[in-house]
Amino acid sequence: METLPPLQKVTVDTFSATVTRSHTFIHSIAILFMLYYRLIINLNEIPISFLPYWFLIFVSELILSFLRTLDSAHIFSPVTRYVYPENLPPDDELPAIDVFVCTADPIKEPALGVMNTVLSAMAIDYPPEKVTVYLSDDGGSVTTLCAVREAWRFGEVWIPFCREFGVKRICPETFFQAADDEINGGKDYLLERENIQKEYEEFKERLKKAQENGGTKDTGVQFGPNRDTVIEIIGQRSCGAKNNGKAKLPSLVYVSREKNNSHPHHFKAGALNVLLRVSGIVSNSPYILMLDCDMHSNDPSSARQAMCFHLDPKISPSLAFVQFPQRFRNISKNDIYDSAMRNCFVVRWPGMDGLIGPMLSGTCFYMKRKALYGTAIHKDMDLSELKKYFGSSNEFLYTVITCINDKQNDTGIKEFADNEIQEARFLASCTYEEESQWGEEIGFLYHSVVEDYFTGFIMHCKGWKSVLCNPSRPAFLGSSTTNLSDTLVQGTRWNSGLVEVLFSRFCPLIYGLKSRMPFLECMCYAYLASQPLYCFPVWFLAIVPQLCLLNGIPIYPKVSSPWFFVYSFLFLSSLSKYLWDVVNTGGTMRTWWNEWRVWMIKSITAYFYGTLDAIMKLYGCRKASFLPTNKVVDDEQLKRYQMGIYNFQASKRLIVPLVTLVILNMISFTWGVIGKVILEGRLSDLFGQVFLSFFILMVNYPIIEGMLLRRDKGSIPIFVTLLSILLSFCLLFIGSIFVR
Ligand SMILES: O=c1ccn([C@@H]2O[C@H](COP(=O)(O)OP(=O)(O)O[C@H]3O[C@H](CO)[C@@H](O)[C@H](O)[C@H]3O)[C@@H](O)[C@H]2O)c(=O)[nH]1
Ligand SMILES: [Mn+2]
Repeated sequence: METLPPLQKVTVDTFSATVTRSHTFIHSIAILFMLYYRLIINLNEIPISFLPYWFLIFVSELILSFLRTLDSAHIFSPVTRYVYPENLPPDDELPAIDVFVCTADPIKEPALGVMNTVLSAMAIDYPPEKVTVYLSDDGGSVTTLCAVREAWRFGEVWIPFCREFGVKRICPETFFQAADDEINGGKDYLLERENIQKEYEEFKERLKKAQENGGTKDTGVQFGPNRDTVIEIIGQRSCGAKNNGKAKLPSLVYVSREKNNSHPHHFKAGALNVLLRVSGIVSNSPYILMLDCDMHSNDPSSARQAMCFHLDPKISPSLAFVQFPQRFRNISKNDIYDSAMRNCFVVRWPGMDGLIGPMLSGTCFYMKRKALYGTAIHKDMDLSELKKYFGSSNEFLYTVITCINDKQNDTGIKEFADNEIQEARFLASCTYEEESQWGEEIGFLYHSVVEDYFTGFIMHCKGWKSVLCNPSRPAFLGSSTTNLSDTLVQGTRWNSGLVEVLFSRFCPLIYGLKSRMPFLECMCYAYLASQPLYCFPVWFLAIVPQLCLLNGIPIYPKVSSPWFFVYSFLFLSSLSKYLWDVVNTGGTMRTWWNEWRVWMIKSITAYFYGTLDAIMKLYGCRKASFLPTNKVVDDEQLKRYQMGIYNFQASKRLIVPLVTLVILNMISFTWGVIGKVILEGRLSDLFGQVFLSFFILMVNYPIIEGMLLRRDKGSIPIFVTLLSILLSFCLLFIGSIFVR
């Protein structure tokens, strides 16, 4: 039998795997010793009055050990993958792709950025008749509708230009801003480039005008908080044959679903499900590329790279999605807020790729449509059975049947008749999902605000797999948060969603194991869901040992005791393994140090408030919400981020806890050294606590600086400092009562 040339290859990084496994083994033994010390030896030594403190310390150590153990599962067998797009079948045999772009808020997500994403998606290197781009506008904004029409007009020149000259930076804004074009084009090219740049400037001008006028008058549609569906086929490839029909354009469809205050709309997951249905009857492509509005395509070949996995018969039957790591265009060298989420995309995802695959990450993935249609569906179900799952539109049900029978839809979008638009509007209405399984079993799931994490988790539970495609040239580039406030607000939402999953019947360790998900993969999912729990040990360890130090109560073993060695080993082992992970994946000492700080800051704020929010939702005191992350850049704040200077302009509820804890540690460290170590000579039994305070202060030095040494707009305001001093004295007072 003739063997086909390979489409993809995978290699295991045995060295990293061996290091992680050996480290986990040794570290776990040390953890057992530590728990033995705390539970057996220490508990017998301490006076009864000290029990509450002992308990908090014990809980902290338990949670830290638990999370540390779960975390190690990520890199038990990291892999690297290679793709060979040159071995793909010819263009006319490639499957069609629908691209989903979501936007929700015309103010926080400026139209120019969104349109750049749309244009970059339209310019991917793929047969244009096989690509349909859908823009979901949850903001229901006339400006966005006008903007997308303008984008189509500009696309008519931009896309042929990209095709003709093999442009790689297919997002116009980045193309025109870049210092070099990556193209050796000669005179023709330069001339054309100049023309296109002019057109781009005009396009921007028209967007600006549309924004000022709140859209133009000729849109013919009404928008408002309670509004009807608006669906418009902005352009079809047939009419995009400018340039003597040389370069055709993908189709472009605008969808703003019906919204009504009396119906939940389920945020992004709801928007994506509407797109799934509408695209079902419009193009019904078997694969879907999902993009957030701020995540543009940066490499035209991403679709072909993804197809190397989806079309490889060895892995494709069980492959649900190909995830590309999220990379960002606005990350500074120092990245003080860890905006790149390096640990996730650079360390953990490649690690999970060696298990059954990385988690779904909301954007930058090529998904098999069938995987979103659930596993309860099978080929010989009749229409009435399908209706229970997919709702009552027969027309849509036929497309589901086509999809689950693997019949490809290569004809793409046809001329659209009025009644079909009517049907699409029905599919996008608020009530369509009633009495169906949308959001429960079908499509993107509504159970949690982190719809990506949860949907991917359930897919993996059902036996689907995923792969990470991690080419050296970033396939997509997004914008990440570049100030403390946005980072923490976003983090609070994520962590609230994660805790929602943790405290539900879908708790990854239980539900995953019940579904026979491989244990290591389960551990990874459980780690992320439990990550917000870091707030407990970090809060406790930033307060309790310090209060005890001030009152002369030892918490850690004496320096001369052999148990002291266990604690020092655990501390150094955690620090150095993390350093190894960072350096091994291209980071520096500084990255490593920053990430410790970000971890502490997030534990005290985002993880804490996220957990609180989820608990309140659990008891019905709070409704789910999804505030889109701000994508408007504040120049001054951006400048500080780029210079590596923290910007503490954020709400008091985020900053005050941080400053309070730092002040408490300053007091305990100073008094510990002077009062306890120097005057009372108790270095040996209090060393652990003095050192802990010292470590916390070192890591959080920028907060001290922001409080004492800086007087710019981004520094910590005086009243925040005063309030924090007051609060830390309250803590001291409470501490002294309990200890007596
Ligand atoms: O009601 C909504 C809210 C948001 N969005 C869109 O969802 C996307 C992501 O929202 P964003 O505010 O940028 O959230 P982030 O926290 O930055 O997004 C991360 O986290 C989300 C889960 O919380 C994932 O869905 C995203 O893919 C992931 O990038 C954006 O395109 C929004 O326009 C909607 O379409 N409808
Ligand atoms: Mn985002």
